[in-house]
Amino acid sequence: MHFEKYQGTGNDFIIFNGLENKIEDRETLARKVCHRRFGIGADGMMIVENSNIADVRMDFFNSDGTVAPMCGNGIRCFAKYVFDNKIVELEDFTVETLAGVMNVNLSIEGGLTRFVTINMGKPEFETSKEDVSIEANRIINKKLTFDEEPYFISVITMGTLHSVVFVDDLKSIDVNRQGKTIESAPIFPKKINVNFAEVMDNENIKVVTYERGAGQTLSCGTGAAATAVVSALVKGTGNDINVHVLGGKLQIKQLQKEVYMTGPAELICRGMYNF
Ligand SMILES: N[C@H](CCC[C@H](N)C(=O)O)C(=O)O
Repeated sequence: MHFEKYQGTGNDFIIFNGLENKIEDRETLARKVCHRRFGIGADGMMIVENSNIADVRMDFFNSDGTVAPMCGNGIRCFAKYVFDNKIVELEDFTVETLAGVMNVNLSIEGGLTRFVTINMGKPEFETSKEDVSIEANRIINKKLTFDEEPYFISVITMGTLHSVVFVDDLKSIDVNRQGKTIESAPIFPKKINVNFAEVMDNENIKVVTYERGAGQTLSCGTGAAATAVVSALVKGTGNDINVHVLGGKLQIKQLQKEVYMTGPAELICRGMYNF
């Protein structure tokens, strides 16, 4: 089956066209294709499908096979894929996700997509008790202890469920150990994405993310957006800032309560997946 591999600020994805192939057992397929040794290797997998409520539908899976409602870096790569492959021949179009219909705007150079802006909608601090135990609902910069270590943590849904922890020095954080501890804490029954952040100045923050279902990645688009929202609230940073992630830089703009993310999307390769 034909695939294309993309990356957006170092978060990488395998994309298949569900309009050409009937793709079954998707969670198993995601685990196989995303495996860095036995597969192609990626942080996640997307499948293109038709939509009744948008121009196209994006089905997203983490590298561990779990379904996630939205992926910020992924939808930028997905938008590039569907435009450059002439599935959608519009520079402004809509993508159906489990987190709702997202508006995308392409920046085209030489006939190909280079940058994509996504309207990620409104952030949500109210969470359901299926996702977050009652004691962690609507928390903003609250001191909680995980594995006997204190963290000032915020919980926010920005397409998908995120926690945000500000620290004075990101280099002091063992992202894999401490990220995993929070990601799998009992108060998050469905797990949670964990963003460790450091404020550089009013227009720049640094974020390193331990992703639910993928582990530490070079970037998390929804995590960058979620952190920018919390940063404005808790640290007083601006409404149009640069989020510096390990794999590059994302621009996050808050306008009339909606959050816009602009960032790159790049085709790495295309080929035939043998399964
Ligand atoms: N791991 C996330 C989904 C992918 C999000 C991330 N790759 C992004 O760019 O937003 C979750 O399980 O909610």
